[in-house]
Amino acid sequence: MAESSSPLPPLCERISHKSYFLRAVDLTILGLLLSLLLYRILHVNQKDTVWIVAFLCETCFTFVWLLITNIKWSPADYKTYPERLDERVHELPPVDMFVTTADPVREPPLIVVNTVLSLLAVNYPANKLACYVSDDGCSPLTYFSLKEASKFAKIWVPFCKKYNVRVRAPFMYFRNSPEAAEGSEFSKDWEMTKREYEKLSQKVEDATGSSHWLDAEDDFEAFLNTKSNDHSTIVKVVWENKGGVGDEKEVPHVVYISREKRPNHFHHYKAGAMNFLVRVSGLMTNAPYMLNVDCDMYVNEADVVRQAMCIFLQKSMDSNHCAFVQYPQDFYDSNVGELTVLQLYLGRGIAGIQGPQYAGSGCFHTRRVMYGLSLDDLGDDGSLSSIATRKYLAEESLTREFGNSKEMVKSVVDALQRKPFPQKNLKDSLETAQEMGHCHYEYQTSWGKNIGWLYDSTTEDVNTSIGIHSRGWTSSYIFPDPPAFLGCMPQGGPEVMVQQRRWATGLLEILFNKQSPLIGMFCRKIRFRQSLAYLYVFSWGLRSIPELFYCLLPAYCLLHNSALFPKGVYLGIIITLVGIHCLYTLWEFMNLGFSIQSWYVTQSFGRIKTTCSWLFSVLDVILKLLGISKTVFIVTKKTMPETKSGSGSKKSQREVDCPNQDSGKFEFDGSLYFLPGTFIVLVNLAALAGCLVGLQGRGGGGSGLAEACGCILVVILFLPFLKGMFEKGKYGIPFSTLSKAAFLAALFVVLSVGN
Ligand SMILES: O=c1ccn([C@@H]2O[C@H](COP(=O)(O)OP(=O)(O)O[C@H]3O[C@H](CO)[C@@H](O)[C@H](O)[C@H]3O)[C@@H](O)[C@H]2O)c(=O)[nH]1
Repeated sequence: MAESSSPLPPLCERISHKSYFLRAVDLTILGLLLSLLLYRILHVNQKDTVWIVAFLCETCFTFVWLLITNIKWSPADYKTYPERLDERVHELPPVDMFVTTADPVREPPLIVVNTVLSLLAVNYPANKLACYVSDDGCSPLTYFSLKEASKFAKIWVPFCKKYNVRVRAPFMYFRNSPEAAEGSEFSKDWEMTKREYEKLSQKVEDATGSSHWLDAEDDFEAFLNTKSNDHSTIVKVVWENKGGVGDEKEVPHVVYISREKRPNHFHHYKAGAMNFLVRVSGLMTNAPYMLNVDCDMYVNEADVVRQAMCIFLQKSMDSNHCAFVQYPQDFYDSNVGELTVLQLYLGRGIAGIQGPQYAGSGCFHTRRVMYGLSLDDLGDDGSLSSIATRKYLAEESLTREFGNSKEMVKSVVDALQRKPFPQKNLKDSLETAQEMGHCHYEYQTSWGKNIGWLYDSTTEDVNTSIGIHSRGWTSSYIFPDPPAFLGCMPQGGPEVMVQQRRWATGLLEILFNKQSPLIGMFCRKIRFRQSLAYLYVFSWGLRSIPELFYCLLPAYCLLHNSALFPKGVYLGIIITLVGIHCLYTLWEFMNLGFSIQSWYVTQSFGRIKTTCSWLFSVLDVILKLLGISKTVFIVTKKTMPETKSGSGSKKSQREVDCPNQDSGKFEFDGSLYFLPGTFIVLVNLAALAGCLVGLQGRGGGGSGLAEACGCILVVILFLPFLKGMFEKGKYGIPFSTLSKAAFLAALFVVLSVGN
């Protein structure tokens, strides 16, 4: 469905994915949930605590389903036509590309280097691009690797462009053998480029763990005697594109930055790093668009920048300005399709309301929007309205908001007025850039409050995103096949538990801060349905409470001998509900090429992460609100991709690029994350065993087959824990966790039977 008013063929089209059938399924599930609630209300017995707890849990589930139905009601995304760009646009706009890294051990520099190389090689004029790498780890190894990578880039980028290589991250590209006759020009170039990449990898590997090169070169002086949390600002121009002739002009600028850190100064994690990136790039290149990727998210589709520009440029021609363009986050070597499915159904759903949320990576932002502009500040032609000009361009207020640097203020004025940025020597800005990385630069300015990436939450992405939508902006979503960016995702185990807890904590923090949709729903420029969509995401952590209760209720009822579910024909409500929900979610998975196994792993992991990881986010936020603790950002461990397994010929490019291995193998350690899951399994097993041997309390309500089936279902969902009880090593649940869970389960059994 094309929505462009332009007479020429559009650069992009909005595609609506509305389906009346799926709406009917969503409404049927909602109807069944409401009937269950009604049944509970009509059959409530005041003494029946179980009935009331079940009612409260089901009310939460119904509310969540209402939010999901709202999100999925009108899904939409964009199809772009990058091949029309050259004919329609005289000069492509510049783009500044940002990569963040924070820890050379958890984020190996070779991964960072591959991401950077993939960005440098995108299909876009090199003189319009600049790549800025922020290193919160202040690692000489990362800097060394970047320097080496920029040398290799002079071979890699021309090679990619000459042969129109699709995947422009060498570690992925060289997983396959060349499809050309031996001895051909391509084959020779391929061999040579691969050899050079192997040399680069070897140099980075040799440098890891040894620091002899640190003293050998003056260039590393700035890193001497530094700690990742205690050092001055470092800004280095790794490579400057000065045009000229030959292959060198094909490589965009590369700049390394590491902002000042001091032990007692809170640095706001990734959001702080992003804001420094915005400032330095503002001084050096001041591109109107900024791409942000995490250090492991390499470009998997060479046209990615051109695709995003199709949207921005078409929308500004149509006076329908867009704040950011988000690509989905896809993952290589991932074993669960959860995020892909979430992004396709929920992501596209939100995209059809006011626009997708900013997901932290794979996103193009407009610089002016990040400088705090509201949609109302623009006239139809995209220039600032006269009121906005007065509001924004007074030098005194700009200094207050953006910090005390004349050069920065000038670059902000240029960006707000969309003035072309004069080509200049990058090194001329080094001194000012250093100053702007100072710990106190942001003191009493608006950085992190309403300018740049917003602070107040460890999920700075969603926090920033709601800030932008609240100012009336829309955003756009592209869901290309092949995926535009690919990164790595921790597999089931402690690493993913930490990540999920951080996400849920950050999201819950936003629910209680000034960006909360609960406050802004009716008074800001955010659309009502968009607020509800945000509410769904922010309440992840809170959902852990009803889910935990609901995993324990069947066991309690079986042991206590009381009824959890309706009896007789009304039991049909529950059976139909579970049946339709299973078939619906299974269809969603299989429709995307995922297997039944992947669907099961996702359902199981869904329950595990909610009850074992999100549960702790509630505690984190309570402690933070009470001022007892601070939330922390533990960087997720990144791993290099595995060597390629065979790829089926009939698969879509998405399936080939992100093979799902369906292993579903779960890793454990002695952390508290695994206590709730082990406890849940033990309790449900004990209830089933108790029922078999006739150990039941005096509930009198009569538990039966339905409650026993409930216990079996919970055990099936927590199967990784059951298996973990019999495994050894990293796949086994440690004895300490088992014994604590067994003690709690015994207590639960005694209380349930004796009650
Ligand atoms: O103090 C910090 C901490 C992190 N990072 C970088 O932030 C990015 C995201 O961190 P990561 O540990 O990879 O988090 P993930 O959970 O994998 O990432 C998702 O979730 C984050 C919010 O929790 C978002 O910031 C990310 O963009 C999003 O991809 C990485 O490039 C890090 O190097 C910093 O630059 N400084």
